[in-house]
Amino acid sequence: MKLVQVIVDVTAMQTDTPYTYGVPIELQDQIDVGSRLLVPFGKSNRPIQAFVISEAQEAVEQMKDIIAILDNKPTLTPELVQLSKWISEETFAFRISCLNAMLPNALKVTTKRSIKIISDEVTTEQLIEIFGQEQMQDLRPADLSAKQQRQLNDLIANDQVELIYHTNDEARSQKVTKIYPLLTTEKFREISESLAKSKKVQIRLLDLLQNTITEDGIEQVELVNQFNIGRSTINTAVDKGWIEKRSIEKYRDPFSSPVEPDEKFVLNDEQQVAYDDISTSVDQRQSDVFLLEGVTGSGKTEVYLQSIETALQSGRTALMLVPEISLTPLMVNRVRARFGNEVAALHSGLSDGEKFDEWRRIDCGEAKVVVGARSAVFAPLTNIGIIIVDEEHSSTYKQEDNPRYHARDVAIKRAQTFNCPVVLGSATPSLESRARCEKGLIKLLTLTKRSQEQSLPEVKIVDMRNVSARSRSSENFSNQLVEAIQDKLNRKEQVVLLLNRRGFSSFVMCRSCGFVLKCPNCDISLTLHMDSHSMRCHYCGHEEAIPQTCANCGSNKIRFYGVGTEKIEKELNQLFPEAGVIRMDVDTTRRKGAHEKLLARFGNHEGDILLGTQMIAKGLDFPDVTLVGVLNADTALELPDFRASERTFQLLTQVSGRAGRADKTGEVYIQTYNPEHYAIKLAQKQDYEDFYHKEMYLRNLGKYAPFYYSVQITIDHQDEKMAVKKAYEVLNDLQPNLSKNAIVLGPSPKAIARIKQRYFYQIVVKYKRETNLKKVLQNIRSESQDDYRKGYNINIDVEPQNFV
Ligand SMILES: Nc1ncnc2c1ncn2[C@@H]1O[C@H](COP(=O)(O)OP(=O)(O)OP(=O)(O)O)[C@@H](O)[C@H]1O
Ligand SMILES: [Zn+2]
Ligand SMILES: [Zn+2]
Repeated sequence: MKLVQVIVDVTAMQTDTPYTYGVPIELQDQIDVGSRLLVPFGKSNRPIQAFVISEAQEAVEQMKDIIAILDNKPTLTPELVQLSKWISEETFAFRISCLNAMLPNALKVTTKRSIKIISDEVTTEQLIEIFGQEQMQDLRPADLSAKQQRQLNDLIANDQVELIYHTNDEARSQKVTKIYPLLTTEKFREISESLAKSKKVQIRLLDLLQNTITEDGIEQVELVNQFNIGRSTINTAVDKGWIEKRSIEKYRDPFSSPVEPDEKFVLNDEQQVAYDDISTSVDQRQSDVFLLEGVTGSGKTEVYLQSIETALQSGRTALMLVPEISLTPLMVNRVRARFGNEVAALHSGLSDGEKFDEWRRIDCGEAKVVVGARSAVFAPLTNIGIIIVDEEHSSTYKQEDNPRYHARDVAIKRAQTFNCPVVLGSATPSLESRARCEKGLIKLLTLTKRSQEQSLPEVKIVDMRNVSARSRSSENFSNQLVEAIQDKLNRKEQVVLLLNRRGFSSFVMCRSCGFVLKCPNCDISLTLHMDSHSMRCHYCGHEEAIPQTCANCGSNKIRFYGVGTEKIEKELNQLFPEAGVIRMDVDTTRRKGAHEKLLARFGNHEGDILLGTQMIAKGLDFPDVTLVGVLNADTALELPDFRASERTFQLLTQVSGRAGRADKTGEVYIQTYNPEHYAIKLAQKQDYEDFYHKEMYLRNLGKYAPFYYSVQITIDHQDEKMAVKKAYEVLNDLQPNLSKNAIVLGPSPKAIARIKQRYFYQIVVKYKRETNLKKVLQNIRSESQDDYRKGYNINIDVEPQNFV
């Protein structure tokens, strides 16, 4: 490419457009769509990062040349580059934000790199001569001439040097030296026989080369440490041409434990029907979207795995998305048990270095199955044969920051490009997806029975209104639930308890004057955390000491309100002193790998009761769990959000589904103050279809999704008056361009009106079809650049997940 069009790494409106640059002749064959560059930018020509999006046809006036290519091959595939355009248009995000969202952190331009020699053919002195001493340690592509860059790229292409990206955990990223035999076994025997008896070590090495070391080679350290062959002997052998040394990349292994391979199940009738439809679509390369609606424990995962296998058999790759955190390690292990080393995992539990390694394994084609959370939807796979979105209703698939994409939509878009099917799976599908089945846009596949016809657990509702405080066994446990737990403990079965809160206690209030301790920066009360013995703000991270006296009236009658997992754990210890309790919440799972460890302990019966927040609701498949208790079913219902019922139904159904998954029948107790609420009553029946119809009726009445689309515009400023003023200006821009069928709500303060000392106002537009809307929103976004300088932020969120 002689001329390139690039998107520069500046998140601003004026720069959200392609720029044309020239390419020095030495680099013209090294550059392609998706290459990351440094280009001179602005009056000062400071070097900034840029992505090549296409070849440019015509030179522009005062065109500059690029400074450097940052990676020796294009960082993004042409498909991803194209996808970034689509996302930026759909979500009103800057193109550069979309491109950056696709890259692992380790590739951020601030990452330090250095040149490392990996072959005997070059020496440090030679390199210093070419690049200079400093560049060897801290490579700054901007300071290299085009010729130097060309030389560097050639060295990389010839496996003589490599670039090391220094991440925080770089110590664990390594190349290892491996030894490969160069001669036949015969030949080794001949040589061995011809050697003097005194050359003991050489003879032993030759022996190993005949009997132990295969064509796959052996790591040098192993040869040295395990087989006691000295380095000098190894070097002699290299000199004699018996063996060669090669430097092989050893990836950081994000999998802490090995996984036993498993066998696939013979599918039951319903699974078979679903699999047949999906695999036909894989084979015929159709970009169908399926909704696999299967009750909890119906064996959706087995259908996914066999469908993935079909895609792999036809030489293609597979992408599987799972909701963030708790589910990922479990699901990754199930997929690894089936597909072994072909699996790569991408999720927030990995360090930057681990993510980068996994990313490279995918990029070079070594990993063919990718399992990961939301951002894994951008995995640099080519030739995708199937995409699976497990627990498709999960709100974690929507990114809450720019670019505000929904991974489900991105998955469908990528599948169209690759002509492959998407399988959305859930026991409790989102109303949006389920409704699309009715319109024929999605094909509905149902699994109505558990995999081996086990019965669904019996769900009992405990009306907490009638349980007087005195007749309760403890503050948060009804007698019924306590008896049920005791019964399971006696039988050595296991219990899962759900509490939908975090922290020890929600807030602190003064009993004399009613004062509640709030965050100084945000409109929200501080939460007590026993692990750090402090009060913390969940929005801005503000932290202060636990008050002894009231800041308002000086009284010492401070009370802690609300419940948290730590408090429940204490109650459990009092009620069942003999039981082992494993607590899983944000505090106990902060450390890397903590999730996996806690779940493994529960799986090994090192605990009888697993107590956790919503993170334990999905995906757990433990055969000895026969009781599930929901301590407070109502927390989510109280939220002023039209999805409150849906979320509550999903949570209760999902968590109920953890009980009785194997041969023993399960029981569920749901403690609630709203026993008549339809979401709770229908969760008791575990009847998604019934819930769907009821909820659709209400959504239609309330003009909510999926009957109406919605977009939320948020305006924030440090000065509340300014925020309001701007919100009305935006409203005035919007309104004349909307039809009379559109519904505009606001401007109104957001539910949490102040965060980090900024005031938030919102406008919500609900609509069915608005031909001008996209254009108006684009205008609002374009103009927001000037507003930004005046201290405003304006954000557009298409189909917001949390609009309160
Ligand atoms: N065809 C089959 N024959 C026997 N056992 C099966 C079969 N399919 C799945 N199973 C087993 O049934 C159990 C439940 O399956 P799985 O976890 O895949 O269900 P699921 O639908 O994904 O559940 P959930 O939505 O509750 O997470 C698993 O232990 C799985 O190994
Ligand atoms: Zn007080
Ligand atoms: Zn705060």
